[in-house]
Amino acid sequence: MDKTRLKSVVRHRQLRASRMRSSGYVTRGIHIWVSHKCNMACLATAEICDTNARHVESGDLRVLQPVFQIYGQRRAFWGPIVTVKVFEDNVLVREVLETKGEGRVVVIDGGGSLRCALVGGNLGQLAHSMGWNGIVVNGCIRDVDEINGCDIGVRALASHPLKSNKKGTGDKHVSVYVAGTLIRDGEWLYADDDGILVSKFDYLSL
Ligand SMILES: O=C([O-])CC(=O)C(=O)O
Ligand SMILES: [Mg+2]
Repeated sequence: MDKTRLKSVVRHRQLRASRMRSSGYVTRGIHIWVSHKCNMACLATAEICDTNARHVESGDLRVLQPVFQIYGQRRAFWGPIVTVKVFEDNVLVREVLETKGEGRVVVIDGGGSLRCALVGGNLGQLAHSMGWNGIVVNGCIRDVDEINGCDIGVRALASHPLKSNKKGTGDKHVSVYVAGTLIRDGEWLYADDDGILVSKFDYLSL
């Protein structure tokens, strides 16, 4: 099947899936469906792992250690990664979220600090309004009720009521090491109720 035909078949399946809100469609061997729970197309990280076992073996597809809590309206999300590396300071996080998200996911390596929050309700709303799909924090968030009302996916180690420093130290677009996994800016992240994957490859777009 040529690429244009394949695209039209997938588009047709997407439309049918959103009409039926049940059966979904298959792209590159991965089943995508529209879920009432996350109110958007969902993916199965387990299926991505099964279908791409060779990438798991080679290290191109990596599974983050299961250390994250689930927040936000979207239980499943994916997109290209933008990395931010900070420590108990969220100025650079805001700077990134003020830019157009275009369906990307921010990975914030906060060094695993459990001493203050790097993201709260305001940044959650900002992320949604700028078109980010999700935020993964190796650190804490706050304003949990507000974040749970935002139509984005959020993963963090825990919640903490204290705000962070506002000095502006840290780095953007650097490789980070989070939950036992190397994560590079520009790689792809896939998250659902089972866990979080990072890959060199985009498995879901055509
Ligand atoms: O201001 C902060 O540091 C985090 C916060 O509470 C918010 O984003 O609402
Ligand atoms: Mg707040």
